[in-house]
Amino acid sequence: MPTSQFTPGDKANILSEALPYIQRFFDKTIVIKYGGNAMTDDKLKEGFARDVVLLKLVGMNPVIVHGGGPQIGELLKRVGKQSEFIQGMRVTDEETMDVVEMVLGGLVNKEIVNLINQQGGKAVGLTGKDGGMIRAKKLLIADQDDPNIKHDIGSVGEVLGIDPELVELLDTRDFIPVIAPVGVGMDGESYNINADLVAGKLAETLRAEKLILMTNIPGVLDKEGGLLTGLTAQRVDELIANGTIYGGMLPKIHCALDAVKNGVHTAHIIDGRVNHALLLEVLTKDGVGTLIKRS
Ligand SMILES: Nc1ncnc2c1ncn2[C@@H]1O[C@H](COP(=O)(O)OP(=O)(O)O)[C@@H](O)[C@H]1O
Ligand SMILES: CC(=O)N[C@@H](CCC(=O)OP(=O)(O)O)C(=O)O
Repeated sequence: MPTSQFTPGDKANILSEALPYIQRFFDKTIVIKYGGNAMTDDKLKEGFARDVVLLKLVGMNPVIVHGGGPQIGELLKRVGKQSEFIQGMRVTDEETMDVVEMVLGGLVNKEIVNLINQQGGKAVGLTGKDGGMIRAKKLLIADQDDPNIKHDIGSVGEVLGIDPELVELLDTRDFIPVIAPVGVGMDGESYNINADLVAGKLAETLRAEKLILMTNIPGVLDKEGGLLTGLTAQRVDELIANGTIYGGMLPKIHCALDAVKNGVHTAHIIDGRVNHALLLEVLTKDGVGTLIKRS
């Protein structure tokens, strides 16, 4: 809606509504996962960057973890390689890992850093290899029919641990960390890690107030396609068991649940296609997606 349709009183009320949220979340860490599918439109990307800068300037500590699945897929296609996924994870051979590091650590990471800096923020791009921040090991995927069978899908990692020192150091000088989900193994090898998993573990490690997962769907939907605005662990179990939650939503919901069980206050799955979704979620009473709470 164009702002001219609001009276000055409406505008003042909207701005004033943010005060209790600014007070509540002042000096709190908010881990935001910016999914590759939410990074499509230039206007939305600019809106996202403005929101991040605004949250920082009103005293919160936004930490960005980004994805880039579609962008990796595009470059792989250009070099004549097909993308293959098993249970939502990209099969990652050596050549694919090179492309993953190039796209996540290079193109996508620097694009987001640049967008935030263009809006007046001080963003710094990192991968999990910087400062040995994200330690990882090979993820073996349990077979869906026989969990005793494990599939090796190459350089796909799971998080062993995250060293928060670098992020904390950046925070002392008001930099905004922008982190690519690439981890480092015992022997210095690179691992491709699902960005939701990195965001969840980072939120736990930083004892974040909020974990916000931005995707390209309104939130978690029920069987009829209606938005589920609030979910608890028990309800999630039911929705997985009856097949309502599947595919790419599974790692998202699992890491959101793990995060809230391990000290993160709330987790949110929100629609990155809504302009200023982040501001609406953090600074207004009208959330824009699904809130996941412990109980
Ligand atoms: N119950 C559900 N509600 C919403 N989306 C669901 C649900 N179950 C499965 N999905 C799927 O999960 C997708 C989101 O995961 P994904 O595509 O991996 O997102 P991203 O690329 O942002 O990480 C949705 O587009 C949808 O196809
Ligand atoms: C192991 C694995 O699948 N890694 C992901 C990492 C990027 C990601 O998670 O990006 P989105 O959040 O945009 O999907 C991949 O290769 O696509």
